[in-house]
Amino acid sequence: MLVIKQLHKSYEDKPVLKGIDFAVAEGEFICLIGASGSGKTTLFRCLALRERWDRGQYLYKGNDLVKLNPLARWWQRRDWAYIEEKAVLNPNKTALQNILASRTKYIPFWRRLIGKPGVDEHVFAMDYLEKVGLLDQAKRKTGKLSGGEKQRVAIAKALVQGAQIVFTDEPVSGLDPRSAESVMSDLKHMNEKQKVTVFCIMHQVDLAEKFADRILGMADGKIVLDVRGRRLTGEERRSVLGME
Ligand SMILES: Nc1ncnc2c1ncn2[C@@H]1O[C@H](COP(=O)(O)OP(=O)(O)OP(=O)(O)O)[C@@H](O)[C@H]1O
Repeated sequence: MLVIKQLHKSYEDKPVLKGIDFAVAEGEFICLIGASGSGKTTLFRCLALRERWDRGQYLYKGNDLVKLNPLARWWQRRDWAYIEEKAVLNPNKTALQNILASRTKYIPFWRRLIGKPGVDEHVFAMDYLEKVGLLDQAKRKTGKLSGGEKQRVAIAKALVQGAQIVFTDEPVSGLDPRSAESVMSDLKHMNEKQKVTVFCIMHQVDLAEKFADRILGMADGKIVLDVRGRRLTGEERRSVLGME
């Protein structure tokens, strides 16, 4: 579904991505691990078309996305969701309102004009809040939710948006083990039930091993590890994280 060939990216003449190659099948759950500064976020931002590519080929469903004009790129990005480490939500709106806000492309113009989304949209959004176990928090302002709950609202948002690919940058950073498991389970559920392709930057190798179909390891701007369906060896952990 997605093929990356020789992706290069520099910031102020400093090479950060140094020739990245890999292919992804639809519906894969991929965790990207690597030491701080190895280029993980930059790679994600390039894959989500939030950064300009210096060089490379980006084939998605037969098109080279690097060659698209800005309008076509924007159109493409509408089908993808990018969840940042601190999920971007409106803290003064409830979880439900945040989710409805991401449904604008599906809500008729006149309903948007009068600010009333319609009963079906309401039920639909509540359905997704239930899927991530947050039905009881639907009417709370997201500014008052915990870090894990915010992540789960962001996941529900990605789902109702109809995202086909979700990029999530350290979704469990700073969470206690139980909340981290809930967030990862929600991502896995979305991946398995809705066939959404998930890319996830992780620092916790154990969680990556538990939830991902595939683990990519980055070191110094390159993919140095590509492992499927098994735990990493001590040597592999050391090669990307430089410890143990
Ligand atoms: N906008 C930018 N301008 C200049 N340099 C940048 C920019 N963004 C990232 N870098 C540099 O690129 C390198 C890779 O950064 P990146 O954030 O991709 O690493 P990372 O692996 O995600 O790190 P971490 O795990 O600490 O988040 C770092 O040296 C960083 O300083």
